[in-house]
Amino acid sequence: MRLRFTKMHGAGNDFVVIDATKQPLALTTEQMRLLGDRRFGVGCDQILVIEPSTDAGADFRYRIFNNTGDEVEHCGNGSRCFVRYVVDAGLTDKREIHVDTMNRRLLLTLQDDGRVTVNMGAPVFEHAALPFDAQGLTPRLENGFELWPVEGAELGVVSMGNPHAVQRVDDVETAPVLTQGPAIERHARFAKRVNAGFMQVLSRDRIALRVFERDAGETLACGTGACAAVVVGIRAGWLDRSVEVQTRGGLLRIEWAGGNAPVLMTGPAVKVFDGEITL
Ligand SMILES: N[C@@H](CCC[C@H](N)C(=O)O)C(=O)O
Repeated sequence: MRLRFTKMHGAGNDFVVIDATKQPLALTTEQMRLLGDRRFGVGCDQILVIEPSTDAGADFRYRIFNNTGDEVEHCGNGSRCFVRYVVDAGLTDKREIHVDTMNRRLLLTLQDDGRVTVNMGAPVFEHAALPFDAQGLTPRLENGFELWPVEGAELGVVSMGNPHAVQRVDDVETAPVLTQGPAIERHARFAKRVNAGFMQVLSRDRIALRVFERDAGETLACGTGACAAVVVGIRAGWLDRSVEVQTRGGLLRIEWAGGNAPVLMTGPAVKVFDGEITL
């Protein structure tokens, strides 16, 4: 089978984007893994499959797979690339686009400067949403927000549609992202595993962030991880409402007014090349 794809990235978090709007596409886990493989295939952190909407209120639907072939709920940087793709491919002439993901409807806006703003929906703190098993643990309260002792860290846990556990560190460059990250990702208290964030607070409106992602390992940026970190930082009283997030791959702007307000994420979305692969 010959498959056309587009390679894209959002702040260095990279994607293979597949247009399945005209004909349905079902790839096996092995085919997904080959697309994700940086040596034997194309190479990416996640694979995005764009499909027609199945609901009148949405313009498109899209599915996200980690490079292991596992389907996941949400991807912040991927959602920005999705918008850039559908506009550049002429699949829509709208600049405000509604898309359905596995568990959320997102509103995305292509800005005049080429960046994309995503209304990510509200964060969910109920443990069942991740899920997170806190049984037997006593949290430390920071500004009334619970930080949970797991794996030698103090974790703020939140779902942005997908699960996140965020800790504050003194220096993100020396933080144990590659050792503690995998241990948190696979910790038994997170039954569906978790994305592990390491956040250094630089000021009340600036953080540096590294994320050890579920399945994909450390990526150069994680959009939902940036939202989760800022939300945890705001709830813990460390951050103001609008925060610049420095990742290893670029800058994201995250805004959250608290409560049930949606989290807004603004950042880049870049096409790298078009390609074709035989699977
Ligand atoms: N890179 C993404 C998140 C992709 C999914 C994640 N690895 C998970 O398993 O939940 C982002 O930009 O949000």
